[in-house]
Amino acid sequence: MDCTDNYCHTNSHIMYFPRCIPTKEVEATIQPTTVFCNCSNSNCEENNCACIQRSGTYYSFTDKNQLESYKIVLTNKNRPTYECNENCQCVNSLCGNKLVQCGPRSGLIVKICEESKKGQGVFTEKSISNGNFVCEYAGEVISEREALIRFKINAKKKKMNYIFCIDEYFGNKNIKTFIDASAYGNIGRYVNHSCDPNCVMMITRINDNIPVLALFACRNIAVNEELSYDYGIINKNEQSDEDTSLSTKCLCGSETCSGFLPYDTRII
Ligand SMILES: C[S@@+](CC[C@H](N)C(=O)[O-])C[C@H]1O[C@@H](n2cnc3c(N)ncnc32)[C@H](O)[C@@H]1O
Repeated sequence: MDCTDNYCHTNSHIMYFPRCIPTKEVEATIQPTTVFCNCSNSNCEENNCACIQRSGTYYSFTDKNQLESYKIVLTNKNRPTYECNENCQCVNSLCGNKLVQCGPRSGLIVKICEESKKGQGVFTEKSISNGNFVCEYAGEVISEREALIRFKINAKKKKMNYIFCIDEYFGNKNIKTFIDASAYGNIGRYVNHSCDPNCVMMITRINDNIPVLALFACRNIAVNEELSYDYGIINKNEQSDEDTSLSTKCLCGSETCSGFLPYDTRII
């Protein structure tokens, strides 16, 4: 399926990439998915589709061809979403199990957050329902070594942070994936943190083992609301003096605000 993404960046130093792009170092580690479905009628449902059967979620919808009507339903919180992929029989059609790969929803706008000094943020011109897909967090997929170097440089220069770490466990094995949207990315790079967010980041797998970060609404969102998600869990008690110097004051304005932006201690 082609991804429809008509958004662009206003800053010419940032390249618009609708999808994640791996560095050469990461590219060498990519493994294509080996699971695919044989749903020849392009009607993928839990009782017939191998992808949905191994997925921790499924999509409910009122109209299969109206992606904005899709809502994610969680069935197993320990598993990611497995969308149908390029090896599936249903490859060129909307089958009911393709959503994130089709691109962001319409009506999203990027603008300066007037009420606080968070820089730009993503707002919606259309209401969004709980469970609706918003957009992917696209960027460069970089190695842990590269993430460490970039994070330290950014912190030193007091630059905004666009490096996201995904921590996954497969049995005892821990795999970390780092996505940096500093220079390459889509509209997802502008979504700010909130301690009381209206969206949640979910892990999706499509054509290979690289996790795709997909933002979904976790409550109904009104027209003109700013979109947000929780960047992580902060544990202030464990912060050293050095860590505190890297902390950014959180300006989410929620009653439950923890005071500082969560940052990933794994990349400090
Ligand atoms: C992924 S970017 C989000 C988009 C960014 N605001 C922009 O203008 O491009 C993350 C950065 O935005 C700022 N930010 C995001 N949420 C914030 C919050 N709740 N309070 C203060 N700054 C925030 C921080 O500088 C953070 O490093």
